Amino acid sequence: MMIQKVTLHHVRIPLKTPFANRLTTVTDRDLILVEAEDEQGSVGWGECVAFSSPWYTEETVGTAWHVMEEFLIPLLLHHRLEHPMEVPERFAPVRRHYMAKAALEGAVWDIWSQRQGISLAQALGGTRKRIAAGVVVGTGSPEDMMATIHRRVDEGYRRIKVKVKPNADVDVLTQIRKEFPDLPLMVDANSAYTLNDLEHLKRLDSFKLLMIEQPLAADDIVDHALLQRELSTPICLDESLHSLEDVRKAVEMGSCQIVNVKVGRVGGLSEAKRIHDYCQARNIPVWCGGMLESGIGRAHNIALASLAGFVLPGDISASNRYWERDLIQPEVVVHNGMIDVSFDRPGIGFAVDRKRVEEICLAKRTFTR
Ligand SMILES: O=C(O)CCC(=O)c1ccccc1C(=O)O
Ligand SMILES: [Mg+2]
Repeated sequence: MMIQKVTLHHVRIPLKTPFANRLTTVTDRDLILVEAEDEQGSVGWGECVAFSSPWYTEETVGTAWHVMEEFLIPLLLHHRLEHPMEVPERFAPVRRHYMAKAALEGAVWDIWSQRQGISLAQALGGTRKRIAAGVVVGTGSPEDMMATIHRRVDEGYRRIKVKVKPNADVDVLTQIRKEFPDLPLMVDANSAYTLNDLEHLKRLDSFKLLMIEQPLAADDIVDHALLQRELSTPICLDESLHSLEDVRKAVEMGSCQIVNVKVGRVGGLSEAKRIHDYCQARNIPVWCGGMLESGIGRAHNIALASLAGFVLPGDISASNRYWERDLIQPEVVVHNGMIDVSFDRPGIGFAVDRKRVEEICLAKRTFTR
């Protein structure tokens, strides 16, 4: 397989309702879509999940476009590849820039699975025919958060994650447990706490949480190990993990008991699969994180979450959770709390709605050499 053409589409999609967390509020989702073509004319799609500002990690739409254009696309074009797992080696001369790398690698995985005549899920080694859907409730007033949780439970979601921060945690959790004593529930702090909050964090142990995601600093695995020894609730790391090596070190130190796998944060599906394999062999539960993806990124996430080690519901929700109209057909739907994995069609298994992509496109550029 040889990639001969890459087109980047910078698109902006309005969210149905703003997504708020402690660091930012996203009202319009800027994304870079990657459309790659091989020497046989097969077309594959990837999605760069960087945001327009660097609140989650240091990458942005601007840095990702720059690094893809100047460095990554030239490394990819006109090089023979036997398998998408070779892409990380080709990108090795570029440090970090995980989301930029993941977007290009995702398009290569799509093309490669099409050429094999198999679904992306099968190409990755997935076996689950359907996956459990989970949903995230952003920060807001306790009343708004409760109303949203009621709605999501009625929609059938199997697990609810709420964003928390100091002074916006215990009260809302108390209310949730009053109304939903047995709901599979977890919290995500996006690094809102420090070890100075230790006594406060211990109070979260009483809410029967599945886990607490990234309570401490975004680059930390040392303090998380200290914290985990003091909590009975499992810690799950998100921002701290960018590679299998990061995961190995965190596991060996006891910094987390559960791993959030985000394709963009770890540099692509190949690394995500390696992390899955490592954790599966050690009975460490993993789940697939979300980045407010369009249907294209969502399709990649669904394929990944079909791997057997993804034993917990991820942040994978229906297209209509965020979008009035998605970029793929058919849209992703949740039935009885589950999402079907596409095994019958080659590649990502969804058609990209090119007309819609054109409508919301802010900038587009094609690279051939
Ligand atoms: O519903 C989703 O796509 C996930 C929402 C979410 O929690 C999130 C969204 C954007 C960036 C980081 C995170 C996170 O998991 O921390
Ligand atoms: Mg998170």
